[in-house]
Amino acid sequence: MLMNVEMWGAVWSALASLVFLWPMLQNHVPAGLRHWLTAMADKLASHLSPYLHITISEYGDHRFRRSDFFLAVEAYLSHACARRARRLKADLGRDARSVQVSVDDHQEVTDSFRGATLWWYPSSKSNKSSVISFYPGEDERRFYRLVFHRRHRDLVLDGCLPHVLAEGRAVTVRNRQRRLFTNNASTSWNPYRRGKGVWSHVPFEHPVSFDTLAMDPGDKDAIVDDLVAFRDGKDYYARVGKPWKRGYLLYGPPGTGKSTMIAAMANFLDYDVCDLELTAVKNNTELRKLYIETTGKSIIVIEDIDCSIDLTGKRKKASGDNKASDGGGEGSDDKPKLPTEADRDDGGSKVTLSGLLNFIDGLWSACGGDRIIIFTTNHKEKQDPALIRRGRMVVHIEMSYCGFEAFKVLASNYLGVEQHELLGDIRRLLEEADMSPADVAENLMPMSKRKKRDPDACLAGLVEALNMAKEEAQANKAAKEKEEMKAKEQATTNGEDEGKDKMPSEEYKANGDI
Ligand SMILES: Nc1ncnc2c1ncn2[C@@H]1O[C@H](COP(=O)(O)OP(=O)(O)OP(=O)(O)O)[C@@H](O)[C@H]1O
Ligand SMILES: [Mg+2]
Repeated sequence: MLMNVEMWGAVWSALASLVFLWPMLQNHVPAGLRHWLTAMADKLASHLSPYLHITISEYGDHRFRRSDFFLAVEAYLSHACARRARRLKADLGRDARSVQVSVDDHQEVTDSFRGATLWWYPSSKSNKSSVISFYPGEDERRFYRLVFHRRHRDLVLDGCLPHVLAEGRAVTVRNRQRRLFTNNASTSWNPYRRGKGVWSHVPFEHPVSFDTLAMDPGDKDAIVDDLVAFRDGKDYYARVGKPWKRGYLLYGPPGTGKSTMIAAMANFLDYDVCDLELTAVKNNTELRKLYIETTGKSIIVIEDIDCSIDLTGKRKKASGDNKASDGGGEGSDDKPKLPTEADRDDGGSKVTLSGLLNFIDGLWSACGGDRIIIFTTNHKEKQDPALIRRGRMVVHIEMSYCGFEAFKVLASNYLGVEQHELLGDIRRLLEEADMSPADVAENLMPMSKRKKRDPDACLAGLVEALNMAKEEAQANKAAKEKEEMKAKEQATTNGEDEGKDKMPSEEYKANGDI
């Protein structure tokens, strides 16, 4: 017995010396041996220690998107345990009105679950790999470590962890501040960087609602009904075997409220908005990563899809080549074309049409929760039919020039006017002249202090502007008709001249008949 005590005493003293000297020794120990010693020490500690560890990493094993469980733990700790920690982080919470605290890194937090005591350690590990990283700044991996006594193993695995997940998700929903995301340029991508992914965000604070959106009430109701059916349709989508997502195409002239409609949809559904800048996406793989990184309850927006297509170098080249071969020029009516799969190989740095189609409804598009995808364009007719076909962009919404019903919403929003003697004139003029809701709104919101919110002056100003727009439209129409007439006459004269000049034999030659 005495022998035993003496032996254990010697072991403990050796271990204590090793622990004390280890920081000094490890610089002189070769890396291989060091790793082996560390592994052995861990093994020994796990045999001797009655405590178990569970690690919850930010990027899990797959490292493609942030782990939902990690995010749930983060939210759970900020809610349940933050006040007990000694070092906290603070940020603005929902709608930037309240302050939210969370546990700072390397802070031990004590927690309890059904009588069992647990310890949480938020931590990060720097990646000291000697290999040069593909991602600049790929230096930190965040994780939470949960420590508990081994007798609570079943309680923690079967009770505590599911509880943390459910609580964390509930806290996330409660504290959720809606965000407007935009994708980072691909060069600065680093999914491992702390708190930063492929998207950056700011709080989403657009004040518009469907009440203040000017459009025909019937169309508005139809859109709202559609959105409600989508939002509440989780079971339906599961039953019919379709991913829970929906595509909208908003098209119409500038200033007719396409972007405003997106904001109204986001506010109505309480969803985040991910404004995807297609020109900053390097290739199809990055596009897929962007999709994977979006969370459920998001509206993914690609604005002015025709313009983003023109902006990329290769697309310009591709369409330029087409134009050259077609004999088209700058103003030619050629549809802007996304590069085909074949084009992708020369440099491999652009999004292709098939990549975009996969983004919308490929296999990956079924990952995550409910998502709405919206494209906007000023020229629906120029879009690739595959991109906007009905099954893909299910709802096509035309945002058109301001009609009288839409005007009434604007008059009520901007001036508080429901009745006015000029409304009759305005109704007639809106039928005769094309004016976007943006222009109408501008006339109803004079910036000069003198005229401020004087409904009579504003409405008179609008009548004047509409009259001018009408005259301008008439003048343009007359000029266009004149031009067309002239072109027709010219064509007839040329035809007659050609007929006169050509000898019958020449005509046969030209037709290749001889
Ligand atoms: N239907 C509308 N209801 C209320 N306000 C509108 C509407 N349409 C336009 N506006 C006003 O005009 C401004 C410009 O509208 P918006 O940016 O939504 O137009 P757009 O169709 O997206 O234009 P673009 O094609 O140039 O992107 C908005 O800030 C909003 O104040
Ligand atoms: Mg817009």
